[in-house]
Amino acid sequence: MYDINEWKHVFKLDPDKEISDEDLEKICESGTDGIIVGGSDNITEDNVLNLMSRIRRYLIPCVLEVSNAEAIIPGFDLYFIPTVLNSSSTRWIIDLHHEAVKEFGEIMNWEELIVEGYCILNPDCKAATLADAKTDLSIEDVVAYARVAENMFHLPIFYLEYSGKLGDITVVEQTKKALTSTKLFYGGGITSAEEAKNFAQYADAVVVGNIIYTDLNAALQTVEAVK
Ligand SMILES: CC(C)=CCC/C(C)=C/CC/C(C)=C/CC/C(C)=C/CC/C(C)=C/CC/C(C)=C/CC/C(C)=C/COP(=O)(O)OP(=O)(O)O
Ligand SMILES: O=P(O)(O)OC[C@@H](O)CO
Ligand SMILES: [Mg+2]
Repeated sequence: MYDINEWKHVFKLDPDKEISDEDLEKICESGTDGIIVGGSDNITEDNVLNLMSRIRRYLIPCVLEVSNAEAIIPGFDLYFIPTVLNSSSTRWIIDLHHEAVKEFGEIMNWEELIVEGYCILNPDCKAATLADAKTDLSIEDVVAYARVAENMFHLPIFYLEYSGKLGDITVVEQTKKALTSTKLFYGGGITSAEEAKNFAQYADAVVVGNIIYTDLNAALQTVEAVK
């Protein structure tokens, strides 16, 4: 399924982390809607290529979430491009994008690109520090970012990112109410089927990452819980 508008569940695999062939097969054949390859630390052409070619043994849609312009390689079905709407620095909102398009603009297939309006809400996660995110936000602030994403920037995805920590379900609920066409992705701290189901009540798609590496069975159970 390449229509991300239909996605309900996604696994995010980190090129900087080890996963056995056996575990990777379980993830790719779990019934999830897609695999996002992405992370914030030590993302290189080599480890992205290695993980992509291993995922490519399966039929599952495979997306590169670009966090580093040096590690963009051809061969993915889609490229998710984060723009951190609540960053204090234009670098993570537009500057890196401008630089990358200046370099790759001539050879880009724009149809493969999907821009994600990120709102990073866990102050302790690496992405928050890296992108200098303003995380001390009220629900009204978050909802306003969602409205900007949909009604002003027409972004296909608004991503509530709590990486490493379970988020505030009320924030997710209120954000969903403010969106009509932009899809709401929720990611952060999901470690069980119950948590996945809870967040999937409001998020269009839930993203499950770290638990893959610490409790694979719990990760696998999140798929059925939301589908
Ligand atoms: C040759 C070829 C195939 C060309 C294709 C053309 C193409 C796709 C060009 C790209 C053009 C483009 C506009 C690129 C953007 C470049 C770029 C570097 C943008 C900045 C991205 C950004 C804002 C990054 C900030 C950090 C962030 C939001 C990362 C997202 C991923 C994330 C949050 C991962 C979680 O990390 P993790 O390591 O799991 O963290 P924990 O430790 O907390 O678990
Ligand atoms: O790794 P976790 O905490 O599951 O978060 C998933 C994803 O949103 C990270 O970018
Ligand atoms: Mg992670």
